[in-house]
Amino acid sequence: MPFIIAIDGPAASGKGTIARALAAELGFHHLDTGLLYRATGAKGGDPVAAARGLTAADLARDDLRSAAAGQAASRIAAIPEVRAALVAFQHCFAAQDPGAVLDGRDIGTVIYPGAEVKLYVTASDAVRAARRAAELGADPDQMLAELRERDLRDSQRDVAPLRPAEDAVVLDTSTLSIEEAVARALAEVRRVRAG
Ligand SMILES: Nc1ncnc2c1ncn2[C@@H]1O[C@H](COP(=O)(O)OP(=O)(O)OP(=O)(O)O)[C@@H](O)[C@H]1O
Ligand SMILES: Nc1ccn([C@@H]2O[C@H](COP(=O)(O)O)[C@@H](O)[C@H]2O)c(=O)n1
Repeated sequence: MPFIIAIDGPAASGKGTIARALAAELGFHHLDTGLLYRATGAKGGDPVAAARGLTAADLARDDLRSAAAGQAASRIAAIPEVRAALVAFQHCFAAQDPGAVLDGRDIGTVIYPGAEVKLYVTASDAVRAARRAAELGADPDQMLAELRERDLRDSQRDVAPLRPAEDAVVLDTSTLSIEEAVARALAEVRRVRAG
């Protein structure tokens, strides 16, 4: 059975950075599930049909990391049929040996409630906005408003809202460097694997 690491958290908290590093260190597969929602939102038209017909080319678009793509993703992510259409892809991906790291909003609560390791990565709003502004070359105040709007929508939707799983380990990266955050996540994985 593949070993599943579920990482959830709000926008720009650093979950993708940690997920990639864990996968590289452990030799696991990594899926940024936000990309599925970003690609679906970016296709336009009927979002349910877009989610059902998602292709590798859709996921390879070079405009998916923008703030606009994040907002579009967050809107279509509230549609139950869109979420349902993306479940099988996530389950198939995670079925690969020796294990997989999936990061998103509902991995530990809905997609893999039985994941061996569950992390909820967070950071203060101001820190997240500053990091995202540096990444995109954007205005921090604008990023702060964008992240807050998206987090509110993600956490208040009826289906698979953003929230920590009851058994998730919360990792606040506000005052941690990338190396420190990855080291804490890796320590949790090693603790679980050691039994
Ligand atoms: N601990 C950290 N210290 C400093 N910068 C960080 C840290 N963690 C992540 N970053 C930087 O913050 C930005 C956002 O990180 P990342 O993309 O991992 O967040 P995310 O939670 O996956 O975001 P999203 O949900 O929008 O995909 C990136 O530029 C990343 O390099
Ligand atoms: N498991 C997930 C992952 C993402 N979303 C939605 O997609 C938006 C973009 O995600 P990023 O991780 O790339 O920022 C996000 O704001 C969510 O609305 C989701 O619902 N479930």
